[in-house]
Amino acid sequence: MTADKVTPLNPAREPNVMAPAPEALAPGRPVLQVDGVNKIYSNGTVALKGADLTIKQGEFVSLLGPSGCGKSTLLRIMAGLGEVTTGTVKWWEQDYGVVGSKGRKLAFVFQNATLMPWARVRKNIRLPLDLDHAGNAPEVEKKIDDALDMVGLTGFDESFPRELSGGMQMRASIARAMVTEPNLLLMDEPFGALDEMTRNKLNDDVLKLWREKGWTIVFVTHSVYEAVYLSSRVVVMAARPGRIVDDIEIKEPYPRSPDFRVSTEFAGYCRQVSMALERASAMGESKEGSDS
Ligand SMILES: Nc1ncnc2c1ncn2[C@@H]1O[C@H](COP(=O)(O)OP(=O)(O)OP(=O)(O)O)[C@@H](O)[C@H]1O
Repeated sequence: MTADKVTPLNPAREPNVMAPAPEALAPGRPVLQVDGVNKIYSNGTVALKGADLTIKQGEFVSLLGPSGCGKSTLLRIMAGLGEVTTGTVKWWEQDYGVVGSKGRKLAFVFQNATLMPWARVRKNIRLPLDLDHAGNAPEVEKKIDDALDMVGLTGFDESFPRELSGGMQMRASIARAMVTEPNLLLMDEPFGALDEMTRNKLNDDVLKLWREKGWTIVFVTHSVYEAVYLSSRVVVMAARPGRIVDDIEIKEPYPRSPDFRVSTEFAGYCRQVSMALERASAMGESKEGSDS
């Protein structure tokens, strides 16, 4: 896949329209509280064992770990797309029913762009609004125009997905999440299938939007470099059974620029996270990690 040539995601053109946060939505307050969560699939696979994790307003948290350690399972549970076997999850310190109310909206971005191939970009982006019976009033159309603008796809709204590069398709997928004006964004390895240049560019664009919009992001990745570059925290998981084994704070200030990728600090964090990942991978292979 080639690096896409469209203009960057552009949060600067859109003022931060979030209402002043009531106390429960203030920076540092818990957005997600996962407490003692076990997930056993019907075939007996222990996908999560004793997962405890609190994610606070404004954090950018990556979930990193070997294949099969339960990253996607945990993310889906956070999205309310999967049931826990035992344990509890709270959203904004309340039950799932609070999701969707003002200041407490969540959106999920999948690994593949998951666009409808037969529908033009604009139709794809408006899907969540159509599902919400939003109609096509001027303010609805403006939301779509704004989302297209922010992901740098203005002028591509009448294209079909097959006419876009992989990076542009992911941008469309992010725009589809943005029209819902989310506060919490759950991203399941969204850039894993893209070439490195496109991935780096989208990393920078998502970081800009995250800061501008005041989002909280949970981001699944297999890449140590991507996790360190983006995150304020990297949560490392091990497999068999899936569990959280490390939680590393990346204490580098934002905004982060491509200079950070070639800094000594970046190399140091990558080494630290790589070692944690190696330990986690070894746990999944040893009897210690066995569930029996
Ligand atoms: N619907 C399901 N039914 C049975 N087992 C499942 C199901 N979904 C996932 N699993 C199993 O649960 C474990 C965790 O899977 P999950 O997809 O959450 O891991 P992951 O860390 O996201 O993996 P990857 O990095 O490969 O995407 C794996 O052993 C997987 O095979």
